[in-house]
Amino acid sequence: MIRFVNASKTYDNGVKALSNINVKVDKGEFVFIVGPSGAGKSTLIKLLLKEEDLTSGSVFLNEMDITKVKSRRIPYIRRTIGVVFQDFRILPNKTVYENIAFAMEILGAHPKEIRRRVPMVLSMVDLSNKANCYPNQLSGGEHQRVSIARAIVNNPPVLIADEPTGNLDHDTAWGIMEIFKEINRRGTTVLMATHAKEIVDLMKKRVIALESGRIVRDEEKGVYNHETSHI
Ligand SMILES: Nc1ncnc2c1ncn2[C@@H]1O[C@H](COP(=O)(O)OP(=O)(O)OP(=O)(O)O)[C@@H](O)[C@H]1O
Repeated sequence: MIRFVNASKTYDNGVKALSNINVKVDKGEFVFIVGPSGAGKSTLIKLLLKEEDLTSGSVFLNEMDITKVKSRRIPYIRRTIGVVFQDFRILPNKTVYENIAFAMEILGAHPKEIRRRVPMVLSMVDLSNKANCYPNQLSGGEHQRVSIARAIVNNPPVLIADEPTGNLDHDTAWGIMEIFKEINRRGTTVLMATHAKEIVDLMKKRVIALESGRIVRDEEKGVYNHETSHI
């Protein structure tokens, strides 16, 4: 499903963010990406989304080398991967319903399909009663549930999250994790970069640990850290 082959990324200012990454994630897996600040987690995600280009190596998505994808085919990648960010990135002037519908509209979905699908995902993230609210009327956890609903509304086979519980309190963060678990149980591959030690330790999922742009650990049913005690 996802494969990094000898993937390296050096930014224009000379920072070597990733060095020779080799990793494979199969369909249906749930993978945490951990590591200290600056280790390269967000860079890894940006390469997958084609927000940044590799310096050398390849990244495959469904056997397609995305480093070779022409810009007009980037929407294919955006259709394959749903993304959830720590800062939500929800449109403030649209309601909850409209935010999610918009994610379908930009991919050209039929209005009838939008009317069918949006209430379905709203119910999945338990936000049916907030459909007509504007973002400034929502709590942090509700914001994050809107961004999850938006990420999954086009039914992508892969869901990527960069620090999705970073701004949330303990109980709200666990509520969000339950939603990710359920989405994964339904067959979606989940890749999540996080600093949430307690969540990683209790979830017992695959853990890929990065340090200084290299993979230093890749374990099934892993924990947050062996490498260092200060993070
Ligand atoms: N656009 C950029 N230009 C130059 N250097 C960058 C850029 N983005 C990230 N970096 C550098 O690349 C390295 C990896 O950054 P990255 O954001 O991938 O780390 P991270 O593991 O996601 O960190 P955090 O946990 O703090 O989010 C860091 O040294 C960072 O300063």
